[in-house]
Order: sequence, then C-alpha cells, then structure tokens
Amino acid sequence: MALPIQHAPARVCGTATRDGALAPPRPAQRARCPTRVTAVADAPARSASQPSARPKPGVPDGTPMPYPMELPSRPRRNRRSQTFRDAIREVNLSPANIILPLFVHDGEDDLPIPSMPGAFRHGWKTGLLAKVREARSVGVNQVVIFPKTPESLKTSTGEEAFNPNGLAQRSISLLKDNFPDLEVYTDVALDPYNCDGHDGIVRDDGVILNDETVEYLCRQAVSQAEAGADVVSPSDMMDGRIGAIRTALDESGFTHVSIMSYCAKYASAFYGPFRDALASAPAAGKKNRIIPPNKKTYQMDAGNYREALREAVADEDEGADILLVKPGLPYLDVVRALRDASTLPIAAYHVSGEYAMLKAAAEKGWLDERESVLETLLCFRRAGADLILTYYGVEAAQWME
Ligand SMILES: NCc1[nH]cc(CCC(=O)O)c1CC(=O)O
Ligand SMILES: [Mg+2]
Repeated sequence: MALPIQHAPARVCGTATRDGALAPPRPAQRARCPTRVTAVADAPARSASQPSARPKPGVPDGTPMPYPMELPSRPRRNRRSQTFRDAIREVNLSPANIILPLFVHDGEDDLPIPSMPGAFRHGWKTGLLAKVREARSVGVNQVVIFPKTPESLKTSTGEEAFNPNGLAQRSISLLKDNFPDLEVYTDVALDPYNCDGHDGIVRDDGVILNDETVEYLCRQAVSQAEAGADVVSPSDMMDGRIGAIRTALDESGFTHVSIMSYCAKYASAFYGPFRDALASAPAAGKKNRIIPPNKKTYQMDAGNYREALREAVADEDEGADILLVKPGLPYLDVVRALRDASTLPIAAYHVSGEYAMLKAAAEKGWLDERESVLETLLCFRRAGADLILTYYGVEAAQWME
C-alpha cells in the first residue's frame, strides 16, 4: 500500500552553522538533497498503467531517492538498543537524589490526605518510623519533616515553631535517635504555626513583616538544629534570612548544620494539596485585621526569570549550601538558570499539586504512572537538579530498581 507521504516544499539544502544560520550548500551536497528531483531520473520509468510502481521492491512510494540516502549523520544509530541507550544516557536518576517530604501529626494513626492519594499525615512515632524504614530499604536516605500543628497551639507570631518540645523537634530527635545516618531536613517558615496561615508575621494592616519575622526564623532554625536537624530549609522567602540564620546557627555552635534555601519559590497554585495536608492556607480576614489571601508579597511572580538569579546570588552570598527552586516541572527553566549560574547543589521541589495531577490521571487510567513519574523525575535531573523533593520518593525508588 502506498504511504501518504507528502513531499515537503522545495527547501534550500545547506548546512546549519553554529548560530543556526544556513550556510550555502557545498557542491557535493547538492546531489544528496532528498527533495531534488534529479534523483527521480534514476528511478525506473513509471508506465501510465502503473502510476504507483515502486522504484525498488519493499521501498514505499515517496521514499527520497537515491536510496539509501547518503546521510552524513544518522542520530538513530545511537538509539538502536537498550544497552546502548543506557550506556550513553546523559543524566541518570538514583534514589540518592531523592528527598522524601513527610507530614507528621501529633497522634498515633496515619491519616490519609484526600487531595494527595497515597500520602499521609503520619503518626509522629510509629507511622513516621515505619515510613522512613521503608524509604531507607529502597535507598532513600533523606527526608524533610512537615508538622501539622494543632489549631489550639497556633498564634499570630507562631512561637510553637521554636518550642523545644514541639512536634517538629520531637520528630527530628526520634528520627536521629533511630537512624543516625539519615539526613533530616526541616522546613523553616511560620505558616504551620501561624493562625494567619502566612510564612511571616502579619501586622494588623496586612503587611507581612520582614525583619521581625527573620528573628523568629532564626530561633526556629536553632531550635531544629538543637533537636538534631542536619539541614534547615527556609521556605519563607523573607529577605536576608539566610545570612541571619547562618549567623544564628554558627553562634549557637551549629557550624556543621547546612542551609538549603528555597531561594526561587514562586507564589503558586500548585501548593494547594500541601495546605490541605497541614491546614495552613492563609486565613480569612478578621475583625479589625487584614490578612492577605495569598503570598504574593513574598513569594515570586510566575512571570519572572531574572529575579530568580537575583535571589540566588543573594542567598549564595549569605551562605546557603543548597539552592532550591519550587514548584518543579513548570519551572525547569529556572532550575537550569540556577544550575548554570551557581556552583552550589541545586534542589527542585516536585510539589503537592504536581503529585496530585499525576495521581489523578493515573487513577483515571489516563497516564502510565510509573513511566510518567520516572520521566518527570529524570527531566528534573536533565534540567540540572541534584536533589529532588518528591512525594513519589519511595515508589519512584522502587521503580528505579
Ligand atoms: N512555607 C511552607 C511550605 N513549604 C513547602 C510548601 C509547599 C510544598 C508543596 O506544595 O508540596 C509550603 C507551602 C506554602 O508556601 O504555601
Ligand atoms: Mg530571598
């Protein structure tokens, strides 16, 4: 059967130069150009009664002639076998790249999170330990802890954030006691502890105070370090907090504790399921108090790229050890920008909404979950991420085996 191949309109045969311009064709190439009609003269003449006669047996109509084409380059040769494809793959994905985010609550049972099927608020003792044991068994040895604070403990300044006996602090200690070589990351921001649902302290007129918040973040980070945290991760986007936290840690004897800065964190709709999990969405305005309904005065605008570089330079100068971009997939250009601009390790957060999208499509049977998750995570690596925070951490590591 003749294949419905349409010849492309005649184009200039030439060689693309490095800057993408077409160089004039070299004489030797003229004869090779598949769209040139001269080649047809070499084909057997077609009689009027056999309009679709083929030039050679088994060669579909429309095949460019001469056949085989004299191609100087055939990239498909390098894709011919799985062995070869594996051998020359440019980046790889390993459980070592994964940081598993874990929600904890101050109770016993693991509670499902409806907008994040397969993820739980773990009971801070048994459930948390069991999940970490499972993660380690597949090679994931890094976790980040997100505590769900009971509403009764939330205040407008979030002091529970640095309660030495708080849920976060207890969870960190428990993990380090049980798994001394586990890398425990923490979240530094006030939103899970703040009755207004903001990462910083909200003044009555709705302004989110920067410098006052930084002081609280320093106390929170030091308290997490005292509990045994290996890496504190400020996710609040206040200005100047990396330098202040570095100084506070150093002065308290924690020169060995690292800082992973959420340096390019965007005001994103993809955090919705996370805020469900922690009941941490910005609160409704109250009598005599204005509470901004979103985080746009501190998290970045989705349209901005250069601004991410500005944030990265500042955080690197202030002493960050790792730079993080968040969300992940819609912001891979920013991951690449930071990868190229900095010598620090780069982390990317495959956030709750991105997880929910894949889960929902997989549950409907619209996507192959394993293939789409592994592809997604590999693309983070290609964009330049060393570390990937993903709720798919354990499943992905199992699938990698
Ligand atoms: N500062 C808190 C914090 N740390 C991580 C996330 C979101 C993570 C996710 O969506 O998976 C958020 C929510 C927010 O900024 O509103
Ligand atoms: Mg900043």
